[in-house]
Amino acid sequence: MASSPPPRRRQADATEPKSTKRKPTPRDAPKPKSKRARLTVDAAESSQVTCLDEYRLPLADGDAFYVPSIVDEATAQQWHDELVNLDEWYRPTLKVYGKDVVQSRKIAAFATDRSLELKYSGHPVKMSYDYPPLLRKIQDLVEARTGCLYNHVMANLYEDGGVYIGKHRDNRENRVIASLSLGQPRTFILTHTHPPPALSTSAPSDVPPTAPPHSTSSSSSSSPSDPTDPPPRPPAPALVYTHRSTLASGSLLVMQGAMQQHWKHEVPREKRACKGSRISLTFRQLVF
Ligand SMILES: O=C(O)CCC(=O)C(=O)O
Ligand SMILES: [Fe+2]
Repeated sequence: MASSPPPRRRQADATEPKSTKRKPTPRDAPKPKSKRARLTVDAAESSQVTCLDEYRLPLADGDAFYVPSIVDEATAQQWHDELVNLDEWYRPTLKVYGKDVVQSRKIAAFATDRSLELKYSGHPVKMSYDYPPLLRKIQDLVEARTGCLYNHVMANLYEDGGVYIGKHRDNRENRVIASLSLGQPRTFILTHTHPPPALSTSAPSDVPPTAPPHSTSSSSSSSPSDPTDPPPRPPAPALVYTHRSTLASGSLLVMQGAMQQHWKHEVPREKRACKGSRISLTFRQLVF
């Protein structure tokens, strides 16, 4: 469970799984309650993404990657158009200040592990344990591309720019979240929860999704270099405390490590700019 205190105000559309539990199974019954994490994906697999370093975002205290295209746009749109017809989509009813609020964003949830249950904002997620063939195929691709296995996928359907997900963080039990975007591009904003005081009031700035290109210009004022010297290392990109980008159709965004501790994320409302539909498939490696 996340140890951070709950935010004072909850957004009705924030996905913030608060309790992730396993159903008790007969195998577990005699065991005392254990606080140890249990990996329901294959424990032999790497539990963090290590192969996407060239796509790393320059975030302070954050481990996140943005791959602009893991699948071409035509295929991404085809997948969107097929998945939008899934029977599993529904609008959860959340408890907000004791009142029932119907979330504007539809979700569809799948898990590879039949004992995996999830609840957020008082809502027990309707989990499906049988993957549609296309979703299984996409998960295979995301697993191959990231070198990690996932035991849960939460699909989000943003039918138009009026549907959004408010600023939130996901439960830390989500050790890796790999989010594939399909359909209309949408803005994605990352905000550090404890920026240095001088920066805390500044608005999110647009920064390139990957490290800036290395400078190729040579400096005439520097002392002549020894031809046997190794080439100078490019300067490390400056680390940022806010990051705003556009998630393209076919792109993959990965968050892991301490991202859910130090950063919040959101897909803001864009009623005018975005008329079409987007699906995000958030593949999750849940460890609890
Ligand atoms: O749609 C997205 O890209 C983000 C979804 C998200 O933050 C979530 O499902 O927790
Ligand atoms: Fe999230």
